[in-house]
Amino acid sequence: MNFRPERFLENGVLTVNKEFLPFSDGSRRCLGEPLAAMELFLFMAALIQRYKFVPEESGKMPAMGGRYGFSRTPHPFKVRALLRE
Ligand code: HEM
Repeated sequence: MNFRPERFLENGVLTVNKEFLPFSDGSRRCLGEPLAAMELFLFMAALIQRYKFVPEESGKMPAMGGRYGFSRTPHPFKVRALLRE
């Protein structure tokens, strides 16, 4: 399984399949989902508005695979955050 965020897009439209349950489901589903989604959106949007993220070395992209633990995480990698003009 690889990091492929475009998997959630179908003809440019956000399409999340029902097997994707980061906040669980049913009576014990996460109560904080709307708050978490809003915070993540604001946090990511603020970062992307202010910085351009580029690989440590030009053209050297991080590995797209990951490793399993409590959750699936990317292999460690370095990134440069360049302040946008
Ligand atoms: C990205 C952020 C978050 C993720 C991925 C997440 C995920 C989850 C998951 C998977 C569960 C179900 C646990 C289980 O099955 O026992 C859960 C439960 C819960 N979450 Fe979150 N959560 C997040 C953020 C938050 C936030 C910000 C709050 C509150 C401000 C919150 C409050 C709760 C509560 C109260 C429960 C227990 C619900 C119950 O058992 O009735 N979560 N969360």
